[in-house]
Amino acid sequence: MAENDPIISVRDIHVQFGDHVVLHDLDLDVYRGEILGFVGASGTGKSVLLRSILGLNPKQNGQIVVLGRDLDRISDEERILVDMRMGVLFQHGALFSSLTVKENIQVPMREYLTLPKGLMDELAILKLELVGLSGKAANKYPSELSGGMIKRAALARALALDPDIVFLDEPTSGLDPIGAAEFDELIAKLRDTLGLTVYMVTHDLDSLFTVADRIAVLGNKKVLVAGTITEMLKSDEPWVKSYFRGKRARRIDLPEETRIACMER
Ligand SMILES: Nc1ncnc2c1ncn2[C@@H]1O[C@H](COP(=O)(O)OP(=O)(O)OP(=O)(O)O)[C@@H](O)[C@H]1O
Repeated sequence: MAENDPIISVRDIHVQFGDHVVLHDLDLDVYRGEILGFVGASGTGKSVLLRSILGLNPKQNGQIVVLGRDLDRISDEERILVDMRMGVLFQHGALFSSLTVKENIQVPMREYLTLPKGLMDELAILKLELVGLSGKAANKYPSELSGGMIKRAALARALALDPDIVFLDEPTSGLDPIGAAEFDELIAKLRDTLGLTVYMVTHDLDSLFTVADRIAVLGNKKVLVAGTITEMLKSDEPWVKSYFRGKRARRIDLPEETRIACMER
């Protein structure tokens, strides 16, 4: 795979439930090392697309290529190898409440690898440190953690197998603005240090303005526009316009070049 080939390439995807068509003829590319923010009105199918890429819900048509592999044309063994290179932080953290933080982080390790317990314990602590939690959190249960800590622990679990791509579904929802900004910073830092590709479904305008390299907007069952925040601000798509140039967006402290692009409109 060449350096600038997409790490995820989705073509002509069609997904429907009964006669309810959710995605139709949808195309999307995600490039290695980028943070892609994925937005769209509620119920437009952001989670359905995410789940389709992860192979968690069936599609009726289309092609999904991840890390150069067409997911419909690989063996079960190859599929496992691709799955191991994708980490996921589901909406609401989705930690197992009956397991400690350490055990949660070790779930993917147990599922895919056979490692001695001592090594798994060391790895779990390393992952916790990576996301800014101390080893003290390892033996706590999710109910003993704050919302921000739960998100970080869930991120540590998503990173358990050193993936190339992490999918984050609404990672900052439920966090206060400071917690959300810190989480955004962490995501950007991990992308820079680990060379991760980040696919982030979000409604959080601050995240989109501060950490997303590119943004894709879902509407009318497909990707309406994809581009930088500056391109979003120049878009004349009605939903994009009201989302990125509406009242809420105007409260955000924009970087200089983005503000200039905005003023040019
Ligand atoms: N398994 C399913 N069976 C039937 N319908 C489904 C299923 N999964 C999703 N849908 C429908 O698909 C549509 C898109 O749902 P989805 O959860 O992807 O929206 P979303 O864009 O992620 O919304 P939100 O921003 O509110 O999380 C909704 O109408 C939902 O009811």
